[in-house]
Amino acid sequence: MSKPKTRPACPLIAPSLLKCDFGNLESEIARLEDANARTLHWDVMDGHFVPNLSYGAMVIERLRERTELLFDAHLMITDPARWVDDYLRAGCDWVTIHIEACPDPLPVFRKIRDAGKMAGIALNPETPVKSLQACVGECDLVLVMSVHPGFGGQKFIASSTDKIKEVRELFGSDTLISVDGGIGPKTISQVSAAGAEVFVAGSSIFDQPCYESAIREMEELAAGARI
Ligand SMILES: O=C(CO)[C@@H](O)[C@H](O)COP(=O)(O)O
Ligand SMILES: [Fe+2]
Repeated sequence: MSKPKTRPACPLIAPSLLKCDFGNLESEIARLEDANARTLHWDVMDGHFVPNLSYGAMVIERLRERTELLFDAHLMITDPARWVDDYLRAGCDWVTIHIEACPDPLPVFRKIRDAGKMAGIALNPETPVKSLQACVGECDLVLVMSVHPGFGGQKFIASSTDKIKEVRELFGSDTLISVDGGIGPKTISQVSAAGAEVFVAGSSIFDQPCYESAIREMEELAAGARI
């Protein structure tokens, strides 16, 4: 396998575009740039793996032309091995697939890493950490879902904090841990203290009038709670 890309500076807040104004994607991205966001989290949903539809590679590709921000693609789709090339071609920097959708993810990781991008594996709240055993050392990021995937604006599932600790123990310090769902000022400190470094946040940014202060507040809380 080729070497994965360098890690970003952490803590990193990753705004989830699922919660932005889809009618004004370009201006939402410009607002996030002005708010000092460094990454965009793209929630790709196929209406099959999850009971919701969002956008796909064609939309992401067109927005790739409009910003230099890091693209973090979260593929909530069935059979990601079939589609991963599209997301690499679209210019995604991190491509995360779900273990529930891809029981043998190693060939997919290889493809992502060979393209010079970061490979991620996500797990749903009910999926045990031990199901990721074969991924240790083979991927760059583990995304712990702290809500059931499919929708923004859900309540953080408290048991996710212990799950993050378990992921950290299994993967060691080289693998980035991202947490996704219900993250905001009330929950970010505990997941940061548990070992998470990337914090996906939808409602807690897009429901606020000032994206910059929402991002800054969470960054400061996460940094203050770091292990
Ligand atoms: O992947 C998902 C949902 O499936 C997330 O990325 C959510 O979109 C995060 O939204 P909030 O819970 O922060 O509102
Ligand atoms: Fe997500």
